[in-house]
Amino acid sequence: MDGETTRDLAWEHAAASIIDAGRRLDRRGWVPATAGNISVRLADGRIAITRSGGHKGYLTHEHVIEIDIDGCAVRAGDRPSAETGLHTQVYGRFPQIGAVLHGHSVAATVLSRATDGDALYLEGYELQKAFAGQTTHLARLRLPVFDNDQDIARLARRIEPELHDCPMGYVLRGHGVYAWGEDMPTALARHEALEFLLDCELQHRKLR
Ligand SMILES: CSCCC(=O)C(=O)COP(=O)(O)O
Ligand SMILES: [Zn+2]
Repeated sequence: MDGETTRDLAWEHAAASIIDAGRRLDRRGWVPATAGNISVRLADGRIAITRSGGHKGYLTHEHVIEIDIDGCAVRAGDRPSAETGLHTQVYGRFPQIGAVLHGHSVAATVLSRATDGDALYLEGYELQKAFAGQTTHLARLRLPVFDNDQDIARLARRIEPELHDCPMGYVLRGHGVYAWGEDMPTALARHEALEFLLDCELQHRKLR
């Protein structure tokens, strides 16, 4: 197999993983309307990301485009996700990261609006152990919350100094979550764990 074919197969595989992830997030109700965006960094450094707009539960290969590490579309005329800068920020900071997910769950949206503070705290849940280094439900985990901003470059600048302290990802207030992992299965698992914890916390607060 020549190098060109290998690269194309790698791209097809990355695009398929993004399409599958979109369907999965949609099944869970985390990408309503045109919300959410999904990206993958390939082994050769190329970055595949969803086009801006469109429903992420109904993606095809046409909806996955290539960007560079600065967030610019490689092909003129392609319009990548409006939040591309938050994906490339993670890739730029963490060389081992291979996939980034963003969704708009009800739990993340509501809980982040219910606090004025810069974090949500999760404590008492066995699933906290889904995150690296966590061994007990008794730990108090801090999930950073950033004020939402339509200016993504400005938002990224505000996140930058805190990014080292986001082991579970982070939440944008009234907007949604960002989660990432070494590969797509890891990113999906972290995102799912985070959403489970947020959903538990929302329901728990309603009962209190
Ligand atoms: C109607 S959702 C508003 C934009 C957004 O927050 C989002 O996640 C989707 O934006 P994209 O440009 O990636 O489609
Ligand atoms: Zn969004």
